Amino acid sequence: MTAPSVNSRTAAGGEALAAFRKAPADAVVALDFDGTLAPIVEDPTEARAHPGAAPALARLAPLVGAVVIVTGRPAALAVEYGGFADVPGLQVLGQYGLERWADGELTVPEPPPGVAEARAKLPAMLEAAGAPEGVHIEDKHHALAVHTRRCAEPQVALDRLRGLVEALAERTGLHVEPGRYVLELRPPGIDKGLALRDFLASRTPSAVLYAGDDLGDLAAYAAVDALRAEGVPGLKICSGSTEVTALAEQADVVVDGPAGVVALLEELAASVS
Ligand SMILES: O=P(O)(O)OC[C@H]1O[C@H](O[C@H]2O[C@H](CO)[C@@H](O)[C@H](O)[C@H]2O)[C@H](O)[C@@H](O)[C@@H]1O
Repeated sequence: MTAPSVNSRTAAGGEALAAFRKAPADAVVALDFDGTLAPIVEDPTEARAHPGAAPALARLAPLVGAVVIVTGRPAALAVEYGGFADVPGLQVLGQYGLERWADGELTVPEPPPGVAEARAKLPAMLEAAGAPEGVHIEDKHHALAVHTRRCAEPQVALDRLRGLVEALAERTGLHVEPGRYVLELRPPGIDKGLALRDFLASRTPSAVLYAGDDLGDLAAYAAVDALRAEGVPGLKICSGSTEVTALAEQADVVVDGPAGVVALLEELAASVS
């Protein structure tokens, strides 16, 4: 067995790592996709997992109770862009938990009517507001994401469009999910914390490890905190970036982007092989 080298900077995180190593077969490893397993790129359709991600997940999956990806992406897209179809037993909770992919089967509910209304109104609203060059809409069927990464000043553009997107969300009964140079209009009543809790409902995990990089992952961090309060060891891992610092402030372990996450997954697998 390789000596464990993942270290937590908090006592609670250290307890979770010890619980993971003691009973890996009952542990749950949950991960975000963009920014955590896949490096951030300008065009969302060109995002692909780090080349070491699928091999690391495939090595870890047979050793633990479950590996699950919790993402704002449509679940099938995360599987495709990740190259994850052959990771044994992998499950993907897509669109913040609305969709589930497991054993090659996809479960997708109908989007609420507000999404169609927002789809019809958003382009004209952006044009009328004089949205800066580079703003683009990603249509995820159940949600619409307004991206500003390609703008000359992405944060300025995002701040300028926030009020417009919030007003449209109010009119259409949708929720605004902010992220890395993106504002998403998505159905209310879901988030990554609820998705994670729902996934765990039928399990008694020895430990829950969650890795994320963006604001949408804070709900999953809160779920890990709640699990800890209930006596379930939990580890919060941050895929660090200069764009979002809120997760690093709360995390037990901070690594350097997707390459750091892949190295951590390899180390976890080695520590229980
Ligand atoms: O929950 P996640 O897996 O992290 O997905 C969140 C959103 O990620 C994507 O946008 C982000 O990644 C893009 C590609 O690297 C980047 O261009 C963009 O600036 C980032 O915000 C995705 O496009 C969204 O649909 C996801 O909801």
